[in-house]
Amino acid sequence: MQSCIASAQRIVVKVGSSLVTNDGRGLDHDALSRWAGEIAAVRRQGRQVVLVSSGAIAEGVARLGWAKRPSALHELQAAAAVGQMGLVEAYERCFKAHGLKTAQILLTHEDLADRTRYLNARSTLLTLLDLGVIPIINENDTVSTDEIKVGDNDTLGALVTNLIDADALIILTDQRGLYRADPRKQPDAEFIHEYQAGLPELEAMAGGAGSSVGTGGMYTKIIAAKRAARSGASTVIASGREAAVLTRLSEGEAIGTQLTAGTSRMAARKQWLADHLQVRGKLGLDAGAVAALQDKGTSLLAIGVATVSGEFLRGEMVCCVGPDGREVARGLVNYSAADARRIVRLPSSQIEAVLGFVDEAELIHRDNLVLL
Ligand SMILES: Nc1ncnc2c1ncn2[C@@H]1O[C@H](COP(=O)(O)OP(=O)(O)O)[C@@H](O)[C@H]1O
Ligand SMILES: N[C@@H](CCC(=O)OP(=O)(O)O)C(=O)O
Repeated sequence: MQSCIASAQRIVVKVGSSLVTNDGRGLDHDALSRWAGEIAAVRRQGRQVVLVSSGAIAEGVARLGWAKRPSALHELQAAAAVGQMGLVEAYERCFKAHGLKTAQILLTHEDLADRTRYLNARSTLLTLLDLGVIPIINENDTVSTDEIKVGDNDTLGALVTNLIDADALIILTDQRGLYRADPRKQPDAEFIHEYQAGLPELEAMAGGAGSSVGTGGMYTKIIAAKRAARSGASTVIASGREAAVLTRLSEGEAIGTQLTAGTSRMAARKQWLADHLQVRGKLGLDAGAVAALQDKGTSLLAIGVATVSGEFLRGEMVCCVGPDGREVARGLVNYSAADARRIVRLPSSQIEAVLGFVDEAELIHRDNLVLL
């Protein structure tokens, strides 16, 4: 079996607290610099990598000199604020050694649930990737209360995978991968090399909570793989302590457990767009725009749109009809109905002069567009 990472162009790598902080003893600088070096090599191949790193709370606890992880929310949040400083400072230094810039992104559940903020987070991340920057993501623990928390970074990694349409999610942890039972309790448990993501029996294999340092355990990794598969991404769970783990995976070596997505990325995205969103408005396209969408697979530009009907906000779903009134596509629109009405028929270069700002050059980006 060849690892799915071999052909992945856009990869999300998630590293857990126990790895990042050496089981709570403080940041493992050697490990961080090893992963940074491997990620830099993957980048040099023209591939894009986003890092989701846990460890803020564990590192904060270590920096504050506390004997154990507190249970009070305000103390956890204080520890996260202290520890996050150490995390990003260490990552910046490690990536700088390979000539790479880093960016800190702290997300909350709301950033991914709200359509407008979802699109903003998406375009910021894609812009950073285009600029060759390595985004370092964590949950914004200091403002995330229990009710609005993503809760664990396995889930956050999967949400980011969905958000940026990544091809694959790599979850690095302190075990070789998934066993049929928790190897801490059953040392002879059978190792799983490959399985289809989302199958219910996987959930039974993963025990409950993880280590005293991390939060998720194997269960959240299994659920993360199921979620990642919804946008067509496969997940690999592997040990971050395995020598050259990222390099070897990117060369196709089958290490760890691969949880393979059943559907392709494009099919999954189309299904998601088709299933989940209500159509809020309609764009009337000219014949040239219809041809560009259908024949060349381009994004929809304002210049090819003649009419706008309905009331919609940025990030909502609109349908696109041709001059004969037939629906040709659906997609998430980058401008509200009011703004769209002011920029239709105009070249993208004039959007700023008319609106005073530019959200995106396209009215609908091709990644957010489904042809019918
Ligand atoms: N079926 C299983 N296979 C492997 N590990 C399991 C399984 N069930 C539970 N675990 C536990 O999950 C732990 C990893 O989760 P966690 O401590 O949250 O790591 P991380 O900080 O990397 O997210 C392992 O150390 C292991 O004890
Ligand atoms: N945002 C938290 C991460 C919590 C978490 O999910 O940890 P883990 O299960 O080790 O990946 C932190 O940085 O401490």
